[in-house]
Amino acid sequence: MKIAILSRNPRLYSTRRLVEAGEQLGHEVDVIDTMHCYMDITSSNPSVRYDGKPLPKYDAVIPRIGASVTFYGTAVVRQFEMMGTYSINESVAISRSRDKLRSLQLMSRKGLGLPKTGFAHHPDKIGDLLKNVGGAPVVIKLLEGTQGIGVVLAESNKTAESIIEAFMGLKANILVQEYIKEAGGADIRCLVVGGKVIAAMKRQGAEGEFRSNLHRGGTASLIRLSPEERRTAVEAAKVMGLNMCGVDILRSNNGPLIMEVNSSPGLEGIESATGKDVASMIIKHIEKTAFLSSTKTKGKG
Ligand SMILES: Nc1ncnc2c1ncn2[C@@H]1O[C@H](COP(=O)(O)OP(=O)(O)OP(=O)(O)O)[C@@H](O)[C@H]1O
Ligand SMILES: [Mg+2]
Ligand SMILES: [Mg+2]
Repeated sequence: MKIAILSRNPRLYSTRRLVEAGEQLGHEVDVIDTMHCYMDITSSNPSVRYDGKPLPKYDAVIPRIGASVTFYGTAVVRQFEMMGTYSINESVAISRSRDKLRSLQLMSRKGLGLPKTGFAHHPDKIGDLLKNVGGAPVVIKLLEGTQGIGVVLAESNKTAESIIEAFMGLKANILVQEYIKEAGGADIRCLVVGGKVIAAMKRQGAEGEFRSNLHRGGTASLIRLSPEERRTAVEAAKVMGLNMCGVDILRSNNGPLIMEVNSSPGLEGIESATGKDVASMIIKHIEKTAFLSSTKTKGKG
């Protein structure tokens, strides 16, 4: 097969591993810089141009679209879909998962376990917003935050109010969430590919840190999932419409709660924690599905 990886940087671990795995399995793999693609979107014969030439017809694309380039990146993926190219994650599913509020609303609709969550832009009654999610301790999150930055634990309602006021002053959209203390500063990353959890790891925050992000000094280790956790992760991927994703789960007294679903999950942490060749499993999934289903939406989403 001819496979394109849409990535800004061929040196990134995940990109390198996918190239390696693809070539080992006998495929031709190109890394295409998403942001350098350009196209005539009105042409009746859709194509993508790159470096002065039209790109060849690929059998499959693997989008690795960073959060900061979602808007342009999904347009490029959509163009590939219009050409009939299979994308492991379709553009609509990527956009859907990038919008945290939309994701939470969709998962809530399907009755999936979520931490009690409120969202607000400029509430007049902060006290009521807090009461709605059960009061302090609460976790307050900037909607646009990543890698644990902009995620704050407020132990008291007074602290929570001050933080919310500060964020309001910055005109930011915020999430206010019940604090799941029993998770113990850890979360579980489940890698779902083709409707199955193919690898999972536990991420534990550094001593005295409630955020488990590896970027914040957290450490990853192997974990056994309960059948309920497995089901929850698979269901979350299905609701989002993602064939490949990372589902982050908190272990609570009320069962697994979904924190978020990531459409471009990193491979480094999970491959080293589990010792699994996740990259090859992704390529093998593409081998099985690329010709069968082609693209579902053909860029119509
Ligand atoms: N409601 C909560 N209860 C307990 N711990 C939480 C809660 N929300 C977040 N955490 C901890 O904080 C960490 C960071 O939160 P979250 O994943 O929501 O933000 P982020 O990592 O900055 O976002 P992104 O993953 O999109 O980069 C989580 O991995 C988890 O360990
Ligand atoms: Mg997050
Ligand atoms: Mg996170």
